[in-house]
Amino acid sequence: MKIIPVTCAIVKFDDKILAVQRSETMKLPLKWEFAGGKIEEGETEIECIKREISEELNIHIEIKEKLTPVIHKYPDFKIKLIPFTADYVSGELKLKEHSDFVLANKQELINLDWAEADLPILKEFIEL
Ligand SMILES: Nc1nc2c([nH]c(=O)n2[C@H]2C[C@H](O)[C@@H](COP(=O)(O)OP(=O)(O)OP(=O)(O)O)O2)c(=O)[nH]1
Repeated sequence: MKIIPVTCAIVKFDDKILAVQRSETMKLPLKWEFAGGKIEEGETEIECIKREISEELNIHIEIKEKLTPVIHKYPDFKIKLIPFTADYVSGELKLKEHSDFVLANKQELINLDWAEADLPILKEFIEL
């Protein structure tokens, strides 16, 4: 099965972390994730995550650190999820695709119903 490369960002606003909820009409409906998306042809990982965050959330971020990528197989597709930590820089947060968001501390993040591929990333981040 083809592996789809996807970037995502753990974006920090002051001392809170942004998580977003997929809409009912997206794949993995209503699951929580870190905003991001598929890498396009000719794009670097960093270009991808900055573009996705701008398109999905209308904000600009500064990338801090790359965490460990996760390869995860869902029943009908397989992704390589490439996580970055980042700081919020500017712009008014507006959800363009997602149905909801939270700004949460680490404990609150653990209680969300995450997309499965995110679980190892969440664990690594919590332990940082
Ligand atoms: N952006 C993002 N995607 C994630 C995460 N965890 C996870 O399993 N995914 C999956 C969901 C999607 O199937 C894929 C990313 O695709 P995407 O965000 O560009 O968009 P999508 O599913 O709306 O696109 P499409 O397949 O419907 O065209 O990776 C995550 O933390 N962030």
